[in-house]
Amino acid sequence: MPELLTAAQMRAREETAMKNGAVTGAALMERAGRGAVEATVRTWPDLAGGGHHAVVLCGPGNNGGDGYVVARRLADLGWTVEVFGMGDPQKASPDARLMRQLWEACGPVGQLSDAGHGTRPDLLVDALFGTGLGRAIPAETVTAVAAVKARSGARACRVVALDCVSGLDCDSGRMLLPDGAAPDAMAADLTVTFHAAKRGHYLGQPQSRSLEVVDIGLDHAEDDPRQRPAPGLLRRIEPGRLAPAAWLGSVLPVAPGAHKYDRGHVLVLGGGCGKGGAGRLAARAALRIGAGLVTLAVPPSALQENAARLDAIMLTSMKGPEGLADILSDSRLSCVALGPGLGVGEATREMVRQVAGADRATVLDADALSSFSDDPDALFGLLHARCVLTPHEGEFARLFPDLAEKDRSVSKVDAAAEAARRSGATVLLKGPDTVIASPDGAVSVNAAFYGREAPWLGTAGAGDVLTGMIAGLMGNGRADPHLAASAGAWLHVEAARYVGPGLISEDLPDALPGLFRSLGL
Ligand SMILES: NC(=O)C1=CN([C@@H]2O[C@H](COP(=O)(O)OP(=O)(O)OC[C@H]3O[C@@H](n4cnc5c(N)ncnc54)[C@H](OP(=O)(O)O)[C@@H]3O)[C@@H](O)[C@H]2O)[C@H](O)CC1
Ligand SMILES: [K+]
Repeated sequence: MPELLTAAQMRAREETAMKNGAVTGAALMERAGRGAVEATVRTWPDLAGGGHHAVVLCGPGNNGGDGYVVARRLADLGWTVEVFGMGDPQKASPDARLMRQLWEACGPVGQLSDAGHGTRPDLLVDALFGTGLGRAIPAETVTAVAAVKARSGARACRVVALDCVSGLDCDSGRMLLPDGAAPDAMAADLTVTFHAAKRGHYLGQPQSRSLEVVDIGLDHAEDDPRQRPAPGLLRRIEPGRLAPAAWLGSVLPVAPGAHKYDRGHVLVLGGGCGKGGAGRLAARAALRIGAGLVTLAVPPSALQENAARLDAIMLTSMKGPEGLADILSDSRLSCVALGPGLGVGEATREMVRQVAGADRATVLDADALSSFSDDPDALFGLLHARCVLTPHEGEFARLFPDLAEKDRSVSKVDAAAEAARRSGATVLLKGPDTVIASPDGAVSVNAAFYGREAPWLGTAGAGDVLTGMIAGLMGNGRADPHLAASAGAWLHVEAARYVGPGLISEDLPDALPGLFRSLGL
């Protein structure tokens, strides 16, 4: 399911189910533990059956309760299981106390400080902290995990984290570690989370190689990527239950029988002599993703070099801001993309003023954003609901210095949401976890995690291509900016994964036809 929950939203789901008598906390815990064992064996089939060795580290709360369930179930399968706990059992919840007692019928609970003795196990289970983490985890927990991994023996100690890697702030994705701990001190091979993934699983740096969501019998909210996400719920951008073609078919401008003008006419403003590559990349991406027509407007001095490089993309001379007004008077233009390669300064600010004032679908990137570093409010005063900003963290910090990553006291999702509210535009804040936020509170994330990594996107021009893809998706002027930006971000990563290592930005637009075929379009 593509909904990503906060810790509070998860607790509310559990409490609602328990309050209306649908299930008890103990039953939820038992289902969680059972699901975790099943997911572990699915991930590592060689651990099926008995005769294996596990160490389970249990925390003071209900995450620890899950751990006791896992320990008992592994012992029932014939595993050798060692359990080490922390905290005063009398302070634990009744459910966690019950599960600890059921485990104690199978074996003892040792002190965390003793976890380093013995041979290295096949499996280390991190049941220390889950969604209830309130502050940096104690150093003793980091030490215990390291001690188990450091045990002597030839076995590869695989690590499974219950609900989340301990230390993960499930709302922001930040790791709350004690001073001096390595950022990956608690990293796992597999995280098994319950009912739904949490926001923190898809923000920041992924803390485990893979993530499995196991069902514990709670109701799921329906989510349709063809509709805007419900306010307050963070959507993970993916086809979900829909076939990719059903989802993308609703957002791509290419409809059966559509005339090229129905598919939109995108105008891309390009840079001057020798600075035309960014604009051409954006223009090609807009045409490839489905715009009916694309025109590249460049200064007279750059006409020749662009003409030599363009065929289906039309070219027009733009004599500075004055010339732009004349071009914008063409009502057939349905979307304008500007920023890449334009240069930072007053000329670019004037072009942004003219484009935004024309009240069309608009995508602003790079220099169109950085040109307002001295006066972000001057930019915000120009924007409207059909504008999409596509900053990377550096450009974002120039427009929203109080929300910059280095000083961010809120999550990346909340920072983007505040930026969208403040600017009145949809904000796509780039990164391996690209967050899209709209002024009405809709928020989505496209995370290239857990097997969707696309490190090759760290190449010159990849952002220009994304700008063009989003402009092409908004090309017909009717598209919802949030849904267009979401689909653009998702396709951008998929195109990069389709091309793979050796990718340069020129490959991305031309990968789209093959990618669309592979998606059944
Ligand atoms: N609710 C249910 O029925 C189910 C929950 N599941 C599992 O439960 C956890 C959430 O459990 P919860 O008890 O809310 O929280 P945690 O187990 O994550 O830990 C909270 C306890 O740990 C203490 N704590 C918090 N931070 C620290 C810290 N940095 N150092 C030491 N101790 C800490 C906290 O005590 P306080 O001091 O903060 O009062 C709590 O005692 C969820 O993740 C699931 O794994 C089941 O899966 C489903 C049913
Ligand atoms: K955990």
